[in-house]
Amino acid sequence: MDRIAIEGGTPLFGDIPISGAKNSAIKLMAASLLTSEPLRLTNMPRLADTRLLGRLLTRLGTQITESDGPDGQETILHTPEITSAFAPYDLVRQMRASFNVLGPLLARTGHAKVSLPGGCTIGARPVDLHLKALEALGAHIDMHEGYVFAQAPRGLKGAEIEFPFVSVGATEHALMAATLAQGTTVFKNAACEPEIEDLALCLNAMGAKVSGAGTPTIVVEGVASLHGADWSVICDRIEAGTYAVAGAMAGGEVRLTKVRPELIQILLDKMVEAGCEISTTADTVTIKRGAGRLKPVDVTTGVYPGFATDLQAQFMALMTMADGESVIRETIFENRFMHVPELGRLGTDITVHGPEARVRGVEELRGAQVMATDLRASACLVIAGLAARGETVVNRVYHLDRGFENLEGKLSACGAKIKRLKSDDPMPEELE
Ligand SMILES: CC(=O)N[C@H]1[C@@H](OP(=O)(O)OP(=O)(O)OC[C@H]2O[C@@H](n3ccc(=O)[nH]c3=O)[C@H](O)[C@@H]2O)O[C@H](CO)[C@@H](O)[C@@H]1O
Ligand SMILES: C=C(OP(=O)(O)O)C(=O)O
Repeated sequence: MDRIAIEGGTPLFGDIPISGAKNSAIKLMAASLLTSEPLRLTNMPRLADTRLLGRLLTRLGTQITESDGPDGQETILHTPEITSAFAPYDLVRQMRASFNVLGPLLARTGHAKVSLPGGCTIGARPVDLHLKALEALGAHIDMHEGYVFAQAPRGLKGAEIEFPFVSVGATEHALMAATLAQGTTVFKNAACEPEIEDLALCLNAMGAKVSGAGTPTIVVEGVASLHGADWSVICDRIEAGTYAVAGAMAGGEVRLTKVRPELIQILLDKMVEAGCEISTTADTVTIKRGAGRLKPVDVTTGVYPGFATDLQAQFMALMTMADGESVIRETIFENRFMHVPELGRLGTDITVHGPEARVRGVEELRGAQVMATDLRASACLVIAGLAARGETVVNRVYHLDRGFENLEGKLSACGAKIKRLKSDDPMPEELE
């Protein structure tokens, strides 16, 4: 398995272009199943997750063409016919969002058999809200041996659906299905994440009638069919936030480009509170650490526009260098502190009690061997490694490859001493 080796202590100077959002791209790819015409997605990140979902879609009948066009990386997804409505375990288990093919398959063909999903093991992550929403839309659902069998032979029907709590995946999933339902669907307590608005706008470009996405109430007037469209994937706010923190930890001056600063406003506010110097334009964010040690800042994760759980590990890494104690509360996933023992190997001082981590800042991090446990935890270890004295080797980086496009390239371009070690490379004595 590949590893990433980092010789820490080098400040970062330069521009980091932000890619299209993984968490939008994969839902948009699933949405392409709703039409027999081509969906052309630009600003597409090339990631392990997009490749894996591509394999699943190909199996369902989608023809996929990838190229570097005038608008950057693009992917055209074309499913003239669904040739199979079966999403097998081996293609769904590795990635949560692949489960979201269920709704589009059902809406287009009236039946589907989809394995229960995998994804980062950051909590139990059931799919009950997804299934209840599809049932409310008229689907008949059975579960056997890890598979969901769904049927709606006479099509889906609009309904009023109030989610008992906010779920990004369930909102997106039911939204896609509702576009082809007969009649009107009203979602209440829907998730408001920017990726949901991106999905809704793309669906509208495909002929759907969705209003209110980005607010807790979404209304969908079902249409008989959708058509092809061109859509540019929204920027990856989690990648942007990760590099913002990396710049602050390593020191120097980093400018994020192709970004929408308002999507990470809460993070930027917290970083300013900690003493970072941040300036923004419409599509850039510039980060400098500021003089002296950082101040401790408390953070509680929440649904959008709250502090993103996907940035919790990275912000914790930043707080390990603060001058004092900060409290980080995780409210979305019950097992999202797996990076804590790994950060401990770098000399940090963190204790966890249930959903709360107390981070007592230290003067210096020391390089060590660490293990990536999930996607964002891996990113937090890399950025901590950039700030640590000596060498850090992050093992099991396949998690990182799920969600960060060209991470080593983007950081090296700013002067970081970082390189990927292939599984059979020897451990480095020292990075040149
Ligand atoms: C691919 C993708 O976009 N992943 C993101 C998505 O995950 P995902 O869509 O899985 O996250 P959800 O918003 O659905 O999960 C929120 C909470 O609801 C629970 N839950 C969810 C669905 C359900 O049917 N039943 C249930 O109990 C989950 O276990 C979790 O505790 O949103 C999360 C919260 O912003 C992000 O951290 C993930 O990066
Ligand atoms: C948790 C994440 O992904 P997934 O939902 O696919 O596991 C993530 O993107 O941080």
